[in-house]
Amino acid sequence: VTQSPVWRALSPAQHDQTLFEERHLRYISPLGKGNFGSVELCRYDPLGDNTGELVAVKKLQPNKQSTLKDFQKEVNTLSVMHCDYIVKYRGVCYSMGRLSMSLVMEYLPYGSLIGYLESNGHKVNTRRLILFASQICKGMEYLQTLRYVHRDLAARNILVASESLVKIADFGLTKIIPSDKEYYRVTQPGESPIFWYAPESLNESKFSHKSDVWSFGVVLHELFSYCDMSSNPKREIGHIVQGPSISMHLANILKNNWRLPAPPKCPPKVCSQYLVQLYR
Ligand SMILES: C=CCCn1cc(-c2nc(Nc3ccc(C4CCNCC4)cc3)nc3[nH]ccc23)cn1
Repeated sequence: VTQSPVWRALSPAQHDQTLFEERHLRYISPLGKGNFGSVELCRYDPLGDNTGELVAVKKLQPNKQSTLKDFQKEVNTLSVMHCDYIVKYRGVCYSMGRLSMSLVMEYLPYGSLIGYLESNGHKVNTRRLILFASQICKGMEYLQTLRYVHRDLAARNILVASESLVKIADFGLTKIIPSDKEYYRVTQPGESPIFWYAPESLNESKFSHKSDVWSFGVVLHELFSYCDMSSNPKREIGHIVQGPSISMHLANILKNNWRLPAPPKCPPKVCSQYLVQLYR
């Protein structure tokens, strides 16, 4: 019966597993803020008996029409990703008569890598940090096969699925590199996470797989300093330079070969700039 034309005509929503009806999406609690929106924990409970599954729902920040197009791009980007090291797309929920939409994703119970390392750092050894780093690499390798540059790879955008699995999330700044180029040039930089930016991104707004590798180097620094606030890239660099043209100062000190200091107890092979420069 469920394959009959009548059934499919009568229940298109049920048939389409990626369409979540707003009336069944029960808000539970806030999870965090990403690019272009906030993320909430919800239970999708069509039976109304609390047996529905938990999902993470990213809502577009209201009255920022310019980002509705960007948000739609983020939804489209995530919807084509099928990788164990990238947060899973579940679907979309339209509201206000399709005037607004939310992105529905799998809920990862341990939260962001920053929070996880801050509260569980004592039980995460070097071996586990290297496992997490290798999983982020595999996720980025997958992105590269699709010609995507993430442009915002940072520990804040890595989520912890279990004690031995992390996933890349928040594709709000992700761009696809044109087939005839090796980089993507941003016109309107917007709020830039400059402390994770490669020199060419700072100086020429150029983004490529190589600039994602640079950001991965900063993520390694975050991982091996257990995301300790006192050694946060913003703090490490921020206290060297101040003032409005901080990105120009940052570009200068990088040009003079200043680099983030190796975190204490970081294995030499991980912290060698050679490692990151090698892959650039
Ligand atoms: C990518 C980063 C920027 C945007 N962002 C995404 C999320 C997010 N979070 C979770 N889970 C989760 C998040 C926080 C906590 C905490 C733990 C400590 N106590 C308070 C609650 C626990 C679980 N699952 C997700 N799936 C897809 C997205 C997503 C959050 N922020």
